[in-house]
Amino acid sequence: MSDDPSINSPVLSVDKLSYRYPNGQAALTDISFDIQPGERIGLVGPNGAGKTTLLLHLNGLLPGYDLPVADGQSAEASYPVRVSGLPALQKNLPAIRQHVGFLFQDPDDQLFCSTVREDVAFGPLNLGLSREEVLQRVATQLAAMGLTDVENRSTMQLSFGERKRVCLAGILACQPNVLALDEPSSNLDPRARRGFMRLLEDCPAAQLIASHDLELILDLCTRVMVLDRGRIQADGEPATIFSNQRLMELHGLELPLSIRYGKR
Ligand SMILES: Nc1ncnc2c1ncn2[C@@H]1O[C@H](COP(=O)(O)OP(=O)(O)OP(=O)(O)O)[C@@H](O)[C@H]1O
Repeated sequence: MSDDPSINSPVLSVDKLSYRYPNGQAALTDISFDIQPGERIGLVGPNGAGKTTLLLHLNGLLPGYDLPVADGQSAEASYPVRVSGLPALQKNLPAIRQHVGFLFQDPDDQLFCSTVREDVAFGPLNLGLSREEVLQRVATQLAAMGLTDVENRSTMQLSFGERKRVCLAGILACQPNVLALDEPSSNLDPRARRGFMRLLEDCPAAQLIASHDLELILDLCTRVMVLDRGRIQADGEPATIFSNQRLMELHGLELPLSIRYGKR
């Protein structure tokens, strides 16, 4: 650990976050955790556990908390989600979204421009960067994702895995320091999945990865949180948590095959 407090301060912190959807459905209860710079954390849990809901809060996609503001405290001081110290209040969202890149589970929720190139350029253009800087970032990401050959194609003419890479290219072109990834490996074939894992491994941003792919979490993450019924039920080292059969069964999770067959 460094003695410089700014180096050790979290890039993202969540403090006692609770959330209920407008129809009254409780989705998150009293969630607290920090993410340190460059840390890669898995988020696992059964269907309906609250994973997507939690990720959506990280860049302010779900405004409105049901936390009471204590007497004498401002909403700002009591805000439960902070990115680099900045509360994720409406007025701060443009700045927050520069810091946090969000990868949706379904690329079609994310892509909307006519060509691959335009989609990758959309985020950097909105950051107000110079044209040269935007062109350079777009070219770098297209090359890194192996998308240069399809840059002028419509995203609708691409495969699912290619569309997912376009989404990641657009996010990384904004150079966020946190990535919120919702099921990054779902619907990818084994080769595309491996390629996607390598891209995440090479990315220096802190990452919160919600996934049912426990092998991916084992390979990529140094920490995992188990979410169930909207609460964090366990938080620790992935191999230790995933070897705990009782805990896993209790929260509707199966032991990863590599652990079951002693390959780790
Ligand atoms: N738009 C919505 N309106 C009302 N309730 C919702 C909405 N979206 C999700 N929920 C509810 O909130 C809870 C958490 O859902 P969420 O999608 O965050 O779970 P999840 O862990 O991501 O699930 P999955 O693994 O199936 O993707 C569930 O009870 C779900 O039914």
